[in-house]
This record gives sequence, C-alpha cells and structure tokens, in this order.
Amino acid sequence: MNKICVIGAGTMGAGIAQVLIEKGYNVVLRDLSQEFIDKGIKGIVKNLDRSIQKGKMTESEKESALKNLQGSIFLEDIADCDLVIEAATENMEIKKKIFAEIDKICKPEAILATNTSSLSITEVAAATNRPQKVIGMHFFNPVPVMKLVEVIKGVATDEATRTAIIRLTKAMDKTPVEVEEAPGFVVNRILIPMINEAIGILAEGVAKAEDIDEAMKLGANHPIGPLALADLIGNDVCLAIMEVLYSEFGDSKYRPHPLLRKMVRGKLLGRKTGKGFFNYNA
Ligand SMILES: CC(=O)CC(=O)SCCNC(=O)CCNC(=O)[C@H](O)C(C)(C)COP(=O)(O)OP(=O)(O)OC[C@H]1O[C@@H](n2cnc3c(N)ncnc32)[C@H](O)[C@@H]1OP(=O)(O)O
Ligand SMILES: NC(=O)C1=CN([C@@H]2O[C@H](COP(=O)(O)OP(=O)(O)OC[C@H]3O[C@@H](n4cnc5c(N)ncnc54)[C@H](O)[C@@H]3O)[C@@H](O)[C@H]2O)C=CC1
Repeated sequence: MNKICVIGAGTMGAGIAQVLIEKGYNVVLRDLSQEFIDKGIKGIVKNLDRSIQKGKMTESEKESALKNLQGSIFLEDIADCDLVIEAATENMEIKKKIFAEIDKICKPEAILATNTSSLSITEVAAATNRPQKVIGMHFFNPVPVMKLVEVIKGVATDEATRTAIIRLTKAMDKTPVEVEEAPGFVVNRILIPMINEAIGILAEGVAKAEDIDEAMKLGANHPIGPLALADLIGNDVCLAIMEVLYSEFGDSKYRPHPLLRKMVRGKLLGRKTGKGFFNYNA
C-alpha cells in the first residue's frame, strides 16, 4: 500500500493523515473546500512543530513528512489510490454518496475504508459495486495519541481486505481490535451513553460541569472528564452516535439528552467551534 486518500480534513481526517505521512505513506487529503483542507493541514503542521519542540522529531523529518501530503478538492486526484479512508461527517446519506462516487473513480483493487463511529459498514458498502473491499477502520481521537483501531467487517468484506487493514493498522503503530458489526461497535456503545448521562446530570443541576469532570477524573481515573471528552469528540458527533444507537436498538436507554440536542442546535460543538461545555481559544 503506497498512496492513501483520506476524505474529510476535520478532527479525524487530519489526525489520520498526520500519522500516515509520518510513516512514509503518500496521502491525498480531500475535503469540500480549500478552506477546510488548509485548516486540517495547519493542525498537522502545529502538531509536527510540537513534536519538534519536544525533541521527538527533527525539522528535516517534518519536511519529509509534509512532502508526502497533498491537499485536494478534486475527486479525480484519488483515482490511483490503493486505499481510501473516509472520515467525513457522521451521516449515512453523506457516506453513501461518497462511497458511490469513489467506487466509480478508484481502481478496482482499491480498498474503501470508513472511519464511521457507529454506522453500518454493510449499508455503506451496499452503495458500491465492491462490498467485499469495504471495511470499517475506526480510529480514536486524538489519532496521533490513541493506540486503538477497531476493525469492523461488513457482511461481504473479504479476508484479503481484513488482512490488509490489520497490517496497515500495525504499520501505523496502532493496535487493531476486531469487532463484529454492531451499532457503536465496542467503545462508543459504552463511552457515548456515559457522556450522555453526564450531560443529564449537568441538566438536572446535580453538579457543575467542572465538578462532574473532576469527579470522574478523581473517582474513576479517567484522563479527562466526560464533558471535556464530549467537547474533544464534538457534540455533533456525540449526538449522531446517540441517534444511531437509539434508532438501531429502539431502546430508550440510548435516548439523546435534550441538552445535547440544544448544544448542537446552538453550534456549541466543543473544541472545533471554540465553545461547548467549556470555552476554548479558537
Ligand atoms: C467518538 C469516537 O468515535 C471515538 C473516540 O475517539 S472517543 C474519544 C477517545 N479519546 C479519549 O478518550 C481521550 C481521553 N483523553 C486523553 O487521553 C488525554 O486527555 C489526551 C491524550 C487527549 C491529552 O492528554 P493530557 O495529558 O490531558 O494533555 P497533554 O499533556 O497536553 O497531552 C498528552 C500527550 O498527548 C499529545 N496530544 C494531546 N492532544 C493532541 C492532539 N490533538 N494531537 C496530537 N497529540 C496530542 C500531547 O502532545 C502529549 O504528548 P507527549 O506525551 O508526547 O508530551
Ligand atoms: N470526533 C471524533 O472524536 C471521532 C469521529 N469519528 C468519525 O470520523 C468521521 C469524521 O468526524 P470528525 O473528524 O469529528 O468530523 P469533522 O466535522 O471534524 O470533519 C468532517 C469533515 O468532513 C468534511 N466533509 C463532509 N462531507 C464531505 C464530502 N462529501 N467529501 C469530502 N469531505 C467532506 C467536512 O467538510 C469536514 O471538514 C465521522 O464519521 C465520525 O463519526 C471517529 C472517531 C472519533
């Protein structure tokens, strides 16, 4: 595998692209506008500069990593990719449209992976004429730091695709965990309802946001509290995942809290909009 296209230059796409270029892969980072691509690349450069400051990377290593990266708004630029990793908005209709498009453009042997947090790989794959080459490759945020990749087969995913993705995951210094297709897979089925519960606790006035987070950090040894984690993930992403859990299982325990909806409607998405449960410098 040499040339990889990452679709979506947001929180996850930029992180995935960063790790890939550091490992020497040629990456095309695609988004809908140059502005989104520039923002993603700016974040990558900032992270690489931080690594230099910490003595973990040299200036020339940074330059050679960045040489591996090409931003593009043109879908044609991905035609010769060996693998596409889609990290666009968590919405089934958007993902199906992307997969139908890339299926037409990419060479027949290319693997098409989705970084979806919760959606059905089988349904995404059904938008293509190569469902055997479609797979879930679920990274965690922040990608350069988090070691896990959940690898999820759809009903038609073949063995060669599974093996290739496991191999790439290890080459990226990540640990693959294979998961059967199920809403939210493993981590998000546990993590996002916990965040939703923390939002309920806040809405009921049981404790202030800072204290909810402090309680979970000191009482459960979590590295950050659930509300800060919601801000890191993005409240829109958290809501999308709760919606999938709720609609797929039809169980009221997965009902998104109205405060989560209100936050998303008010564009209080967390770090990416500068304000969520806490404030951040834009
Ligand atoms: C929604 C989904 O589908 C799935 C998901 O992703 S769910 C979310 C999963 N992620 C988590 O649970 C993250 C929980 N939080 C954490 O682990 C930590 O708070 C954290 C790693 C994000 C930050 O750690 P911290 O100790 O609070 O801060 P900080 O000291 O600044 O960072 C620790 C390290 O991470 C690095 N780091 C932090 N944010 C980073 C980023 N966005 N990109 C790259 N590196 C980053 C720092 O550079 C630092 O590196 P060194 O150890 O080499 O110095
Ligand atoms: N935020 C998180 O912590 C995690 C998110 N994910 C998943 O990763 C995916 C992306 O999430 P984020 O990076 O958080 O979202 P984001 O909102 O930060 O970025 C999404 C990007 O996709 C772009 N996009 C939308 N439609 C597109 C299209 N048709 N073609 C190209 N680009 C398009 C948007 O312009 C945006 O820049 C989602 O499926 C999400 O569920 C997975 C793991 C963790």
